[in-house]
Amino acid sequence: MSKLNSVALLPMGTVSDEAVRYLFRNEDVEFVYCKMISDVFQSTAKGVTDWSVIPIENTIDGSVSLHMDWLVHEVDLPIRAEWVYPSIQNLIGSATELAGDNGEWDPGKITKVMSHPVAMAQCLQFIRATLPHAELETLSSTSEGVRMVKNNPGKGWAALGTKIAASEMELDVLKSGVTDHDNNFTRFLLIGNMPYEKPDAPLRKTSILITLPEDYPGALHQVLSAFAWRRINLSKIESRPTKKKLGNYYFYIDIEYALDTVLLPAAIAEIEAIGCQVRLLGSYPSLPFEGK
Ligand SMILES: O=C(O)C(=O)Cc1ccccc1
Repeated sequence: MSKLNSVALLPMGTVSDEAVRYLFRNEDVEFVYCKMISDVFQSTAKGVTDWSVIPIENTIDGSVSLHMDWLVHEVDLPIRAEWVYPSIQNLIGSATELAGDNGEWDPGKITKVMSHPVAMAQCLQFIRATLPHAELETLSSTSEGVRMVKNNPGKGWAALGTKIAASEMELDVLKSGVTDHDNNFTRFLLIGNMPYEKPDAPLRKTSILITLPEDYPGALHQVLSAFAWRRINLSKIESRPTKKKLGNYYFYIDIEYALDTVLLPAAIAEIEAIGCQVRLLGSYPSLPFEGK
């Protein structure tokens, strides 16, 4: 019997867990749950798992900088696939503990709300309007917040997390769908040395990092023009610190073409010819969300 492929991800009941179950809905894969995102990256970097799943960007909060930086600076694992998954957060706690005089949960009884920083950012308007007095604490994942609530009864704590986490920890969904915007998706990356092929994916993307040789007028313009005149569409460009010197940046670029598309190698060669360093992060299928 052949060995199952394995994938490292944040704990059971997280948004990542929901997203991974969705990606592998027709495949048999072993899930290896890790407490912190650094453990997720290291699991695959050390060869314990074949792939890691990384939430990388969110409709509301933008790129998850910590995860981008790990991808670029701490590991050298190619991107194998990307997909988007809706993140729906719920306010979770003990309805009995938080009940007011009318028997309903009473917002005034909530002293602290815990969650992952991305989930917190997604629900900030709800928190400001409904729980302005509550202390906020960010944790390594949404399900860690739910676990903290479960393990600390009587303190008036609540968490923002998934319905799966609420039911696993036998807590109540006090209010469902508390995310501020309906159209709230998170983009996930599958990374690792093990190939992951989806030949019928409707779109392939390529991600690269570009470091400019020095800061001179028009440097970035030159880079972008190599794509522009070839009519190569970019879906993202973001600058991040190189961590070597204050004010030095690299550019992270997502391109809506596979690396073997005729014009792309020529564009990259042109960028290298003007003295830029180009690092390939991966060329991979971009998988659409087809509904649950
Ligand atoms: O903590 C989780 O549930 C995660 O998977 C990280 C995360 C949190 C919020 C939105 C997307 C991903």
